[in-house]
Amino acid sequence: MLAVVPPPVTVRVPSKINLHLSVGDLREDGYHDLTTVFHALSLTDEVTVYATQEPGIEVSGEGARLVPTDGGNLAMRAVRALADHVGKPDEAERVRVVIRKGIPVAGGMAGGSADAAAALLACSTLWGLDLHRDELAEVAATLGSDVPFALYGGTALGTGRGERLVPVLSRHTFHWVLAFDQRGLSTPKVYGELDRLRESGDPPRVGPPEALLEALASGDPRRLALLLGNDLQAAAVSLRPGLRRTLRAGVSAGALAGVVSGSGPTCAFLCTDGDAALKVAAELAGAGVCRTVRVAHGPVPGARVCDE
Ligand SMILES: C[C@](O)(CO)[C@H](O)COP(=O)(O)OP(=O)(O)OC[C@H]1O[C@@H](n2ccc(N)nc2=O)[C@H](O)[C@@H]1O
Ligand SMILES: Nc1ncnc2c1ncn2[C@@H]1O[C@H](COP(=O)(O)OP(=O)(O)OP(=O)(O)O)[C@@H](O)[C@H]1O
Repeated sequence: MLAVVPPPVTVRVPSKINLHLSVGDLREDGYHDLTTVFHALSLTDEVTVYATQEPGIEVSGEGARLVPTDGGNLAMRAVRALADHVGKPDEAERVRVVIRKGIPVAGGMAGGSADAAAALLACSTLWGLDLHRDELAEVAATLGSDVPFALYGGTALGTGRGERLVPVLSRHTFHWVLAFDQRGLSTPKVYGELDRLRESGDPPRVGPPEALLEALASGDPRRLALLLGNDLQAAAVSLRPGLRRTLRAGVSAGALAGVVSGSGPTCAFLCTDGDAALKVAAELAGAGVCRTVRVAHGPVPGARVCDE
């Protein structure tokens, strides 16, 4: 008798920016305690998983040649982690993963984490496991600090190393312009640079997130713009001084404010509305301060199975 092969499953997954990122001291385990406000954006990756006798991974799209296509790929690690979690490690050897990237690689927008979250949901569906998102999030946290948020999306307050999440209700849509840099930045190096800067001086700290959470609830982008803040920005700018120019250029082009996204080097610019974002994007693209410009809005939902 022929075995029934389940149909492939495609999941769309958002990128993130950190509207607020407060970094505490270095912990003994090499991580930093964070208080952060994650915000999921409409710039997405798509991950398809196939049940197959020819396992492997294919990557196309934005920055594809920078993404590992071996067992080190975060999406492939997620497939293995889920198979182990449900006690069927051999299942991971019968999956082909195809990733279409829209999220810049090593851009501070959690692209690899997004692919890992997508792979978890896709395999849970492919294997008919029907696991609750909270259970997937437990597996996600073992793969990286940003992975659980990519499952839930929306806007959320993150604590711990970023994996403990509480949703932040936000009924308003905000409009963003994203400036991708020529090359990525390594997340551990940016955290290391912040530790170095703190040893020798006193880089600015963003403090608690309450005022920003109130601005989010108000839905007023002008209020929100005044409160965007990221403790890693000084470190990213120290490693990539050209980001200062990019941040200035976005505001000169008409954005309300700009902030380095996570560990950078992508810069996110908040705009008054969608039309303003298109204008800012066009002007910024002509300013010669970055590789590529995109517009996006947020918040958007987390990883979702796409209907064919
Ligand atoms: C910069 C952010 O994107 C902000 O959301 C995240 O903190 C990074 O999350 P991520 O890429 O999922 O990071 P992980 O894969 O968990 O960790 C990579 C490295 O980043 C540093 N790291 C990460 C998270 C954290 N709270 N403290 C850290 O110091 C550590 O050196 C760690 O070894
Ligand atoms: N599926 C994947 N997509 C992108 N990068 C991946 C993937 N799997 C592994 N990587 C590796 O992870 C590194 C970090 O890539 P990623 O795009 O996740 O960075 P990031 O967006 O800066 O992460 P974060 O914002 O979570 O700190 C890359 O240099 C790449 O070698």
